[in-house]
Amino acid sequence: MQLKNPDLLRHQCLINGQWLSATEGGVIEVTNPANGELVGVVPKMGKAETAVAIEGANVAFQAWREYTAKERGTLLRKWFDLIMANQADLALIMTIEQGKPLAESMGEIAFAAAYVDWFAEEGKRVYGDLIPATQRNRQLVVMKEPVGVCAAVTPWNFPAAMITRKAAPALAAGCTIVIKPASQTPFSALALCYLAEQAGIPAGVINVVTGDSGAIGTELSTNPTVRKLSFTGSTSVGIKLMEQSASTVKKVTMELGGNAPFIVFNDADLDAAVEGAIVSKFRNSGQTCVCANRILVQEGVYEEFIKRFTIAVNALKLGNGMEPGVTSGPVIDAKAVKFMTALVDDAKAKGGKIVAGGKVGDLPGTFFEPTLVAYASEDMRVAKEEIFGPIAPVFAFKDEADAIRLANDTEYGLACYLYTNDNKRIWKMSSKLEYGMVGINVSLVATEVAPFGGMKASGVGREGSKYGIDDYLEIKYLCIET
Ligand SMILES: NC(=O)C1=CN([C@@H]2O[C@H](COP(=O)(O)OP(=O)(O)OC[C@H]3O[C@@H](n4cnc5c(N)ncnc54)[C@H](OP(=O)(O)O)[C@@H]3O)[C@@H](O)[C@H]2O)C=CC1
Ligand SMILES: O=C(O)[C@H](O)CS(=O)(=O)O
Repeated sequence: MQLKNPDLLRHQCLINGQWLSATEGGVIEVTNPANGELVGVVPKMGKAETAVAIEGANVAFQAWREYTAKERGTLLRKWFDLIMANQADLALIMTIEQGKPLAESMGEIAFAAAYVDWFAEEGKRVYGDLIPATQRNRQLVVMKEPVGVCAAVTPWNFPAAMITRKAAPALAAGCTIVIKPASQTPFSALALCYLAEQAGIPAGVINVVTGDSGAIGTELSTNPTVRKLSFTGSTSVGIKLMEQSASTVKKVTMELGGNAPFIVFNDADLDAAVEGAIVSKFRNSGQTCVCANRILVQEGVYEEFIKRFTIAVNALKLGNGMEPGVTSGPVIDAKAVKFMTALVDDAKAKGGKIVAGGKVGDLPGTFFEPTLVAYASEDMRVAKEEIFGPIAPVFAFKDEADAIRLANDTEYGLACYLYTNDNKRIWKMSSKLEYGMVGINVSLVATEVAPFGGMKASGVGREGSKYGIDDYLEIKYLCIET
């Protein structure tokens, strides 16, 4: 890997300001999903190293909380500046360990940095209250204080943004953090924390532990010193972490699975809907929690939509994300390829028509072709399961009531998309759609200034926006005799 700044590629974990190997010397291998080549190894740490990191974060918290919000903001902005100055190298690391096209990696690094920039400022707007007393000789004061040591467990699909979306509000609030990145994409997290250290963020404030996710996760979720746990990943793991966190009554933020409906009415701008469906469905080869998982098209435009969408899907270029012009990289591993094949086989067996793609990619890595399933039906696995890959099932619906019924027929409630130009319908549908985020003639909704998150099996809490720092704060009420 030819980096301008080779120091960014870290093979040890940052704990209490020291770069350490696993106590017992174990390592986990990281491979490039585009070709199966070894990228490098990181420490296989466990409970013991995690406990050391938590204790160190607690010691660092005592001093970090005494920094003013402005002082913390200045350091966060230096971190932002270093991330952007190293954007090309960080994007290269991401594409090689995760597979997404380089242009998407460049975009994710900027997106990740935007959270640092946003919370560098938000920390300075953590206000309290002075409440008019109900009794004479009383002052009622509300203060907000950092919760303390935080933990973050993050997924492989956004190896940088999911780190800063948690670390930035934590640090801005005056908390410290221990991060457990996905084992398939640890180098992005390690590089970001190296830059945090270079920015002058004190030892122990931000820590990364790689290795045995079960052992590390159990320590993070049951150690009483940890007061807040933020998780992004599957609903099943999220539930497990919530259960484990309950024993010490931690605050939790859970950004979990999704099953986004992408609804296209007869009156929609069809070219805009096709373009939006391509972006929402095939970004990161469909490996995002907010990807269009079910495309619902009203009967009047169904055939025309299929015709135009087929052309657009066939125009996608599958390949190594390092190659110019590649729009679709590999899926994360062989297990994902096997899952895609099973979903396509199930759809075909139940009457679906594969009008684009449908096969394992004829390339050395773990590739699956961008796929379009026409005439999809509710009994198919693609209607109920989170695809988390490059398969676009297109369902037909009759009217608004049918669209709402289909759209809400899932245990998830993260993101959904609505393409129509009828204003009355926009407000009526938006109020009935059971989702935390609604894109209206828009297919990319995530931004650092807006609350990201969902309901039902998609999790609890919001990240980003003015709301994103609240879960890193405790409210303290002072009742003072005057
Ligand atoms: N709502 C959202 O914003 C997002 C949701 N997701 C969801 O995550 C899923 C795909 O991502 P994926 O990474 O496979 O999800 P996983 O839940 O398998 O993994 C997420 C993280 O949890 C860790 N982990 C796994 N098992 C445990 C455990 N027992 N205790 C503690 N940590 C554990 C993993 O570590 P390791 O890598 O070592 O296994 C990884 O760091 C999809 O369902 C997707 O929808 C993904 C991204 C965003
Ligand atoms: O993890 C994800 O899937 C991301 O949160 C999606 S987004 O924020 O990049 O839209």
